[in-house]
Amino acid sequence: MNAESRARLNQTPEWTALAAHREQLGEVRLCDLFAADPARGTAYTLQVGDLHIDYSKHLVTAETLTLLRDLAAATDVFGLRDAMFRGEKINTTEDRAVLHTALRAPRDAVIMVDGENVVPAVHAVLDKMSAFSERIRSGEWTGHTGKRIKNIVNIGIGGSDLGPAMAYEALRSFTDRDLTVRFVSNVDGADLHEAVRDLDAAETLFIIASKTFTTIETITNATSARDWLLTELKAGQDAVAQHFVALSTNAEKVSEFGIDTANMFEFWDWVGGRYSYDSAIGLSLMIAIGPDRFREMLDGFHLVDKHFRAAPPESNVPLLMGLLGVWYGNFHDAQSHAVLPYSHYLSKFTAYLQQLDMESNGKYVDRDGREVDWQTGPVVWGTPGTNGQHAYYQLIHQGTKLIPADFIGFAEPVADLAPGLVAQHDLLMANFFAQTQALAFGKTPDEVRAEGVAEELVPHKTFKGNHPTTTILAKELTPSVLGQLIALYEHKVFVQGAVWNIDSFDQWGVELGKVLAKRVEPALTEGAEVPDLDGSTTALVAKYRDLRGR
Ligand SMILES: O=P(O)(O)OC[C@H]1O[C@](O)(CO)[C@@H](O)[C@@H]1O
Repeated sequence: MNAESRARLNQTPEWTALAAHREQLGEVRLCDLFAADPARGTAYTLQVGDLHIDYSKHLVTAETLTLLRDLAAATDVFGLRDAMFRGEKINTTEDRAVLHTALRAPRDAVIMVDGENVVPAVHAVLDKMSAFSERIRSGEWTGHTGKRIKNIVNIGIGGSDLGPAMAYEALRSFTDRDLTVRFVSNVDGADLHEAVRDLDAAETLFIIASKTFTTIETITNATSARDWLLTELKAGQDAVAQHFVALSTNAEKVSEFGIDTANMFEFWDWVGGRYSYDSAIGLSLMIAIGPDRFREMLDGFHLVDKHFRAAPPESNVPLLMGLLGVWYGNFHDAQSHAVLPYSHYLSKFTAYLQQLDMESNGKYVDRDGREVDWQTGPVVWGTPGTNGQHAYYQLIHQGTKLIPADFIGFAEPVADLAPGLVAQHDLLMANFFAQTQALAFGKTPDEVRAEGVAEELVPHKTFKGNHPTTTILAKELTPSVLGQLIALYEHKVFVQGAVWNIDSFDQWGVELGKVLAKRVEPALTEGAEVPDLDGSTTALVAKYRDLRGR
């Protein structure tokens, strides 16, 4: 459909119907919805793979859901989904296919891009990664001095860092505990300094992860890491080959840096950075958990891909999660979305989702090049649940903002906890369930009074409730379950981008800052004149130089 024939989203009958429905529902109360339908707690649930999804605590009725699905149909979400899976170039501003789903497709799948089946190449790289991982894990691959590799340092940023770093934490109990795995992303030299200061260079492998191999932070850190290694080993350039490998789409730049392209693990321009940790970008993770676990994770991704592709709208979980976000963002003025995992292992999960969601859907221009007049991607935030309870939950419970939230929890703790620590799991999960209950149903003034609270404190101790949450519950956090969770969020983001008619797969908004940093740097170091620098930045640069004694 071209720009002229495509109606503006907020002028479609489906949008108007939702706006009217929102008006008519008014201040719908969750307690009333549950009172009217005692089976709601089981009826408003879905299952995908190992994930149980409870969406009963949402400010929706059956009619709301129908109207939201009508909007999805009107915006052809499933048409765009099919085009994505077929390998069409739906990333129009970069003229690229969007095929992270091919990264987890089975060996015998056929997915064509520009007349070529990409699946054999995906599996060839996976096989190469597996062989390399096994050589590291077994000690067969040694460093320049002949010592076994015991430390892995991944250097990358954005999608070349957040995914593997998040997944390494998430699957820590499945990792080889004899390996030290660290992630360096910040161009602040302190990051690399802290990562290597207690490492033996002779036992350290650097994985330079960069899709473009031009990202200034990564190349700067990689260059410093190379200097550190050669100084520590008192070795020449030939030591690099045993201690540096690259993950990239850019063989030329990898070779320019001095890494043998035989030690490069390839991926392709149809894998977006924030959708890439199940590609070669996951090498550090694969070394840590082993190729078999990595493939289990890919199977988890694939399971949800199949669900997204085949499940009807009524039971399609990514569709539902995406549409609920549309409901709050566009019809309740919610500005943010909290993701609150009740698992210490998911400590980096929300940070990972921030890039996935906000870099994908933080756009004010639609696919037709016109400014949108509707809200697009929310601010995504959150940290592991119990810690958040003692920090910002106050605002979720009694603040003035509507903050829809996802609660993610597991029935069983993973792996090797001592019995006493296993017992703590019920307390963790009691908090998990209690919080969504408190958020939904609150506490009335009468309930507060019945506890004998002094009248002047009653308003302070009242909880209005009615805060919507989705509960995602699984038996345990395995590699497969992690893959399922990530694919779920990838497709949720896709659904929202499709409804809002934005290109979820480019990221032009990060470019300007990069260009300006390059222009400003000579002013800091050499005091160079920067033409057209604004008054504030000029004064700040002068202050900086003064503080540095320049
Ligand atoms: O892998 P690269 O090319 O170094 O890029 C790193 C990150 O930079 C970005 O392009 C944004 O700055 C992300 O999309 C990407 O994940």
